[in-house]
Amino acid sequence: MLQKNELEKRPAATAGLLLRSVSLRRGSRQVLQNLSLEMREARIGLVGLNGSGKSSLARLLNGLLRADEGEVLVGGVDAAKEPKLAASRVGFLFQNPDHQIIFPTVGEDIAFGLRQQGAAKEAARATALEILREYRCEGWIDRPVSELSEGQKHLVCLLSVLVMQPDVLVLDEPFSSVDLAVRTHLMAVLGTLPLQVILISHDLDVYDGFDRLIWLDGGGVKADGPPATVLPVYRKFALNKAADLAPQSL
Ligand SMILES: Nc1ncnc2c1ncn2[C@@H]1O[C@H](COP(=O)(O)OP(=O)(O)OP(=O)(O)O)[C@@H](O)[C@H]1O
Repeated sequence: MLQKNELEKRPAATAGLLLRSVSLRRGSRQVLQNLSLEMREARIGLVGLNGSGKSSLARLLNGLLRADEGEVLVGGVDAAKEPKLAASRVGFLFQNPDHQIIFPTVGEDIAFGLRQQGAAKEAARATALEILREYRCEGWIDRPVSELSEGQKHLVCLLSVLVMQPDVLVLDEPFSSVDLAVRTHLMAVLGTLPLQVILISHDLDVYDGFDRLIWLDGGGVKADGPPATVLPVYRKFALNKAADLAPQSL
């Protein structure tokens, strides 16, 4: 749950993400169809049943996927025309930290992106140490990642992304394998970030305090508005679907 002092750190306005008439096919499936969205709010959630297109949309935003038709603009930068610049503005947090962490120690992993951008080894390490200190984890700099708990690994992934100073952070089911205490802590950390956050989660409690919730269904927008408006309708829809599934089709 976001606290008042955390909410105050949010950006009042963001450069924003814009989708104009976007269509996307994956394999034989039309995943997104003529989708237009303007996303400028500081905290936006994406919800929808399995296969509704949430991850595909997230991957369009960070350049892992390209639209077949239409335009994706990240802070005004066209993802098709300037893919590297657009992608550099979007940090992406995966569900499984083991898919994101590459290096054996925390410091090396956090410094990796900076090194890729051309920072010297010592400068990158100093910046990694700085962000670890900011989150009161400076003692982790030389710790082997393999010795960290799942929650600690998630925090390292988050710091590895934040150290690159993106304008937008996209999180696709980031905390599904962590316990309630760790999830609450990580959500509090997210609440303090002075950047735009786009969060995909099947745990609907995490959207408390969010500015906007977009419900995707069949690759289009089924509802879009404040969580207090969208969530009750989405919950009812999902529960009706559950009734349709039980018991023979499970
Ligand atoms: N690599 C792929 N190749 C072909 N089709 C894919 C691929 N990945 C996803 N799809 C299809 O795209 C559609 C949307 O999938 P997507 O992963 O975006 O949905 P989602 O809403 O994130 O689902 P979930 O909640 O299960 O993660 C689904 O029909 C899925 O089968």
